[in-house]
Amino acid sequence: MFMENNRVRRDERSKAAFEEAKQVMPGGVNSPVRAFKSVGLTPVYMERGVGSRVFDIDGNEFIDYVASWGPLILGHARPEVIQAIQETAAKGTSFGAPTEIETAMARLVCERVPSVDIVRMVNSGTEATMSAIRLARGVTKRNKIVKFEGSYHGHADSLLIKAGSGVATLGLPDSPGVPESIASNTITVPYNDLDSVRLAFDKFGEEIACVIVEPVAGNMGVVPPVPGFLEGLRDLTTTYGSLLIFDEVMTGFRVHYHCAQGRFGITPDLTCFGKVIGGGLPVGAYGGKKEIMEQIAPSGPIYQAGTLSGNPLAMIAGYTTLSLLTPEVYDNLEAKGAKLQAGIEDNAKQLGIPSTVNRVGSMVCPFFTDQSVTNYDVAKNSNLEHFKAYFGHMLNHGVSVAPSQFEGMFVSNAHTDEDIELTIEAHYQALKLL
Ligand SMILES: Cc1ncc(COP(=O)(O)O)c(C=O)c1O
Ligand SMILES: N[C@H](C=O)CCC(=O)O
Repeated sequence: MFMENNRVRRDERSKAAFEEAKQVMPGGVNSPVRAFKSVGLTPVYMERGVGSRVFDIDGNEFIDYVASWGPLILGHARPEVIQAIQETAAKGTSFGAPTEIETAMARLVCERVPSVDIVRMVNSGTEATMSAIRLARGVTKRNKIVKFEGSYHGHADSLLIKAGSGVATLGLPDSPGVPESIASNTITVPYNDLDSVRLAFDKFGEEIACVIVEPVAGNMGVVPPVPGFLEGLRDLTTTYGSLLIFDEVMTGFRVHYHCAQGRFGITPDLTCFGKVIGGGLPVGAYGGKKEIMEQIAPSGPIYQAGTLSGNPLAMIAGYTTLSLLTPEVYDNLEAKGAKLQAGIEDNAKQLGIPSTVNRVGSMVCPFFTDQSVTNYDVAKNSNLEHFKAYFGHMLNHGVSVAPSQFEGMFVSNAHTDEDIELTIEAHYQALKLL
């Protein structure tokens, strides 16, 4: 049990649940960051969520900014989404045969994202990026890829090099199990550093199949692209006949009605999606120019398949979510994100705590440093001990943020002005305790 400023957070049941889980799952979890290892606490076991709030098994209530790591842009258990899932489930959960909802979903994605002529649904962001890389290698007949330090594109072998998110959180070196022969084809360069990308192309240009980039880096905290960076990537890849892949698993339909590429006005060759397009169910997708995408089986020779791909429940959850995401929703997300950013910047200033708050739309990330955070090196040199303490204090003040400095806060359309104000107050109290 914790008590801060007369607030009490119980954690007995979460502790017991975690002990039991550790007996049957590696580290007690099915994905590493949620084990709370780097913040030295017991994970909070959730029971239910509604709108902006989540409730744990000990009876605590939190304003939630994890949003299932981004997908829940409309908040938890949005009634229209739940109803659509229930109605679809009643007719059967999976057929392994085409259904009309897959086409409706694909059409919606193609309409909203002009660079996407056709799209293939998969089951996770990892599958999307892995498949897009295979496609890029297949069409260019080249093996090398360029990725950025501290970026995370899922856990496919060739992308687990100098990765962000949980790999950064746990301070792991490149993962054992990735053969050197695969790792040697991945070139990593600092995010926002066009000169390093240029050098890579000078040296290996004719061998580079693609550059894969998070158009807003969201797995080293939140790091926006500096002006000219994405444009430079577009120019370099075009010059050298490589493909530009935007990994919009996090930013897709999160930072703009037309995704990050719409926000920044850059047209990639391929785009990867996940998170929001699943409406809280497991989905990924990759899409792009027709002539490239048609190289995928069965229209082309590059193989990729999935037993549950295009699953009707996931499709209807995604379709309903995207249908509810009007331009006005993005205006609201922008305003709420800005309000949160201004409030927490002000808190840090008042309390004299070094802080830089990065934000793109509804992705917000406070770093404990007064340096401008433009890449992973700066992010990882922020005060991680402060983050650790701040994280626990936020929980004890009723606010759930991701248990890592290398993840952002996701504002949802369900967050009210009052939620944001309560969050700013909790942040003030948390900073005061540092
Ligand atoms: C930018 C980005 N790409 C890819 C992935 C992998 O997605 P998934 O966890 O659904 O496999 C993630 C998140 O995990 C991500 O944030
Ligand atoms: N940062 C990751 C995805 O965006 C977090 C998801 C996970 O690792 O469980």
